[in-house]
Amino acid sequence: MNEKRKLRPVLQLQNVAKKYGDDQALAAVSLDVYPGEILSVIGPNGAGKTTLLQIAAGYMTADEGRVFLYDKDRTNQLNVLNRHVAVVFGGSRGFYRNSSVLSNLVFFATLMGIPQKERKSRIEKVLGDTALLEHADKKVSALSMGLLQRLHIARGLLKETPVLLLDEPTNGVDAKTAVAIRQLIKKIALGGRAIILTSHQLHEVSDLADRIQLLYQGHFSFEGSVAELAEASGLKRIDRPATLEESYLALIDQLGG
Ligand SMILES: Nc1ncnc2c1ncn2[C@@H]1O[C@H](COP(=O)(O)OP(=O)(O)OP(=O)(O)O)[C@@H](O)[C@H]1O
Repeated sequence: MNEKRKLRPVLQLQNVAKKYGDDQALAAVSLDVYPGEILSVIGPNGAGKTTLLQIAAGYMTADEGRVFLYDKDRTNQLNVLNRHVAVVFGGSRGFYRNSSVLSNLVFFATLMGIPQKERKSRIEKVLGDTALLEHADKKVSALSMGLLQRLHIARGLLKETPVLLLDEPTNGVDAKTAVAIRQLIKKIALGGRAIILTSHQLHEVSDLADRIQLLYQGHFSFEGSVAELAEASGLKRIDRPATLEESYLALIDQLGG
């Protein structure tokens, strides 16, 4: 057993289902994540990953199922989920583009209700953790994609939540920046936060994830380590171990997609 899983789970989803009209985005999915653990949810476009993150973060309610924080049922307490679970969606929107990095963080810290006496130190800490200190005075509109992704993560860290959800954290960034962001994610997990990561970059998942759950058409079709996924895929290579991408593609193929 993974050592981290001997602790108490921070966040648990039990049999969560969600429909958009007639479209069953999630059907009875369950997961749990532990302090310091990086759980990666992978799956094809439209599998339901973002929907799952939104429910876990209290951005929307599930139609069915329960959401627990430290064993307490918080299914209908979206504000409690929101206080304990930060979500980082990334992308080019979501900040005041004509304001500086620092002003944006001050604004969001205020919005999050971080007490004024703590704001400065928290902002300095997240700027340091995300290597943004030297860019604090830059306008958001002047940031490269890599710096913008780091700003998204910095905002996600501000609330100091025990759970951090990362949706495609290296989407659109260059290789060097992606490596730096992955190092940062490892550091965050080492600090004790539970992380749920979604990514289509399977080499990244391979590098980061303690455990993988494969979401396919709203169902979890696999849970385990990279090696276990290779085993489940039945893919055999004689020259070297199969990469996660190879095993994933073989498994998806068997699932029909
Ligand atoms: N707001 C919405 N209204 C209607 N349907 C939606 C909405 N959001 C998602 N869906 C549908 O729900 C399903 C799951 O979508 P979701 O975005 O959760 O998948 P995903 O795994 O995150 O996909 P991707 O990898 O492309 O980001 C898809 O069929 C999608 O079209």
